[in-house]
Amino acid sequence: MKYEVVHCPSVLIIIATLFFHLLLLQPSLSVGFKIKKPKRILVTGGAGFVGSHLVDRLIQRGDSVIVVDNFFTGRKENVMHHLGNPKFELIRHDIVEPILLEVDQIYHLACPASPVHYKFNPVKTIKTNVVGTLNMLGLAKRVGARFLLTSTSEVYGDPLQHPQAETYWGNVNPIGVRSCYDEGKRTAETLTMDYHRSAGIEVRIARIFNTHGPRMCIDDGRVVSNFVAQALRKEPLTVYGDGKQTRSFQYVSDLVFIFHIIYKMENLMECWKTTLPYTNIFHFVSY
Ligand SMILES: O=c1ccn([C@@H]2O[C@H](COP(=O)(O)OP(=O)(O)O[C@H]3OC[C@@H](O)[C@H](O)[C@H]3O)[C@@H](O)[C@H]2O)c(=O)[nH]1
Repeated sequence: MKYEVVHCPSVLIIIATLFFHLLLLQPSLSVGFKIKKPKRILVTGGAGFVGSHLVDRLIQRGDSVIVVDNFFTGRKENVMHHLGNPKFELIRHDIVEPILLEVDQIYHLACPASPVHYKFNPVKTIKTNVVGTLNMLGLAKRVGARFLLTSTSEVYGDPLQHPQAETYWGNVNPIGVRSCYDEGKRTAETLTMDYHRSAGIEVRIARIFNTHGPRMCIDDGRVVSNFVAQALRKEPLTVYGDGKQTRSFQYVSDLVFIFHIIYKMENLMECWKTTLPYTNIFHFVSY
């Protein structure tokens, strides 16, 4: 049998190549540095107020982002600064219709969140939450992507427990004017957990509380933007009801940071609140 003599430099190259492959397969073996593969991430509702801040963070991290938005409440201007970036794609699409994309991760945010907007077309709101979420879960199943559903504090309805623990099931009126959103998000949570249990999809659920920050529309209708707009116009602040109703407020960048933590967490708890301490609306006015 004939043996070939392997020259020393070739041996080094083979060893280096094997070591490199080992690192790719076992990133935990790498000492002092990590080889991180950039991810392809779908953000539904990524041109919206919260979605666009999430997109900024993902792009900054070096990932590729595909935004799917129907521009009902989202605006192109919110993501304009990423146009031309090869790692960014913007698709005008309504998630009520299925869409086929190759992605590694899905952040599902598409749905109007302000009471003024979600009550504008309540049937469309519930359809977005049910059919839209179903379509996105189907996509997650097909491509094997981890799926984060952005839910809402409104799943607790008119809560009888303060503050609400994640284990509290809520007190929701199924026939009220807010139920298109409350019940829509509750069904979206149900679908998410059923896909997890029956199809093994990795899921995370974030229950978002009242959020404010840059890119919020002046006509958003939520209390923070209303009060800011009224204060700028030197108008009196309109407090609905007796002002004793409580809310937990959070800044949008804090929320996006929490998304990141929830998405990364390895131990699956069913859902997370993204909240801070509560204040009542009268107290809030006095700030
Ligand atoms: O001008 C206003 C607006 C609102 N309010 C009151 O302020 C409180 C907060 O109302 P907002 O319209 O900001 O919205 P909500 O807190 O009810 O829901 C909001 O935050 C939670 C999210 O999950 C929801 O998606 C979002 O719409 C309510 O009690 C409302 O009656 C006023 O007193 N004046």
